[in-house]
Amino acid sequence: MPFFHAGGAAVKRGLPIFDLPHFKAILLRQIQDLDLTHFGSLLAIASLLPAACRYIQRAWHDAATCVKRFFISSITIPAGDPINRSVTTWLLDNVIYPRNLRFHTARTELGRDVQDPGASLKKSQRSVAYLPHWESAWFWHEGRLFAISRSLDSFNAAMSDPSYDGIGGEEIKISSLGLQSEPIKEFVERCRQYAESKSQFYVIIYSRDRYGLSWKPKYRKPLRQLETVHFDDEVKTNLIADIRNYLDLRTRKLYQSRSMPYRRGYLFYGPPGTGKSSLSTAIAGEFGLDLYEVKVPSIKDDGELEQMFQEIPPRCIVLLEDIDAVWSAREQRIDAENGSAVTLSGLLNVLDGVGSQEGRVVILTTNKPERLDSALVRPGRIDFKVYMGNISRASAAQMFMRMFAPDLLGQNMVREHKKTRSSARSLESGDFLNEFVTLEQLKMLATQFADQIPENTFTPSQLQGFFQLHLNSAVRAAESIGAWVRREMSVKEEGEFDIC
Ligand SMILES: Nc1ncnc2c1ncn2[C@@H]1O[C@H](COP(=O)(O)OP(=O)(O)OP(=O)(O)O)[C@@H](O)[C@H]1O
Repeated sequence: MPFFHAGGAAVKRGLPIFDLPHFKAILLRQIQDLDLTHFGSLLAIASLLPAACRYIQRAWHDAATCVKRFFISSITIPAGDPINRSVTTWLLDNVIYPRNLRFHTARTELGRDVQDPGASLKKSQRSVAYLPHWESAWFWHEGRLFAISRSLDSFNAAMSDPSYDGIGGEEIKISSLGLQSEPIKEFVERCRQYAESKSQFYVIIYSRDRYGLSWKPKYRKPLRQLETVHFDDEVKTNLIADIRNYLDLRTRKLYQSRSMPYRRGYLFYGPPGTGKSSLSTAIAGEFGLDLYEVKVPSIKDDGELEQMFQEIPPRCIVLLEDIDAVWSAREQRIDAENGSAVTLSGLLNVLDGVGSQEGRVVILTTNKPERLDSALVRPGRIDFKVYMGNISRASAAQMFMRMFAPDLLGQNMVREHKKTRSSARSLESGDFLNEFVTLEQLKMLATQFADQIPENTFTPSQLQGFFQLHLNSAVRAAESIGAWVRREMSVKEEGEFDIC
């Protein structure tokens, strides 16, 4: 076919010359020579093609259904279930990320975990968050082929929740070749253990999703050691012993054998900023429990409250904060302004309900215990009350040590300094950092610091505010506390927001 010829020779001689009249003549000749009987058979074959395609499609579908029915087992995990999150986390870490995830969902970041520290100083910072996006994945695990598919029907609903991080919010289906679902169950268990080991340094806080329909992991808080919550040491020891004893499986059997409901309630009360919430999180970390936040004012009615409690798993912490803001002794119903019709008896019912007898630790916090209905705090509902008050001198000294103690800031650094310097720098030199202070000096400074603080006058959060200004120097902190105390006392006397 000369008019298509553009081989090496023609290229060498320059561009081939396109001869239009010649081309037309050949085309005409081809049309004249066309055998119409061939054309007819081609048409007939073409008309059969769609039917053939449909047939092949159906055969493929039937074969796939047959394979699924007779050779594949599967387990479906609903959206939002904690185990869904565990499986998805395993899959992302072990299959999808290593294969270099190429598909993402982009969403405007709400300001958490901003990477550019300077950005926090700007007026508006709107970085973009990229969440993993995947629909299905095949992989081998312990010699077996698995497939996990994700239903994206609920994807948009999950994404409209600003706290959703793209993990575990959609239904997933795990399939594997074989007639038994045992290998899949083992795989799920493996994922659960994996996620647990990953989150052992965090407390997972659950709250209701924005529609109030299901519990969702809201955020993970780094573990907070109990030693970092300062209050009466004896009360703290007794409280932890009480919870440990309650969670012991032997205690559960004892309760059951004596027909006692297996539940325990705690009330943390005291002024704002004394560590009630911090203590709840520290307890969750100490005992490896998830924490479920119940915000009563945002619950529609008793039915919804009951539904919520039914969906809370056994062995966890249920935290009802600022419960005094909800009811007083006289009012049985929260004010209509809140749009909630939860009644006190509705709450008492769920606290006594069957679900609550499954080893949950129920914690109520309040700033005004005197406002609480006696039915709410009677023994059996509240078994242990903890007063969290203003900070004592002993706790202030502990807090000082926590802020500057070398083992928290890097004991090695202190040792290095001790090795390389004949003595720690003079305390008077004013400009040194805490790591130059020896442990003995730090203890002296802590005593000097605590002696200047009036007993049980300031809240621990106030003192924490003071430390935030002096994190670099233990000496400066000890020197400045006197002036700070005087200033705070005068503010107390005058009233913080008094305008002259
Ligand atoms: N006893 C304490 N020990 C150590 N830190 C504390 C203590 N109390 C408060 N803080 C610090 O003060 C801040 C506020 O504490 P937290 O929210 O736990 O107090 P709260 O009693 O629950 O307050 P509110 O009643 O207003 O909810 C936290 O950053 C916490 O670290």
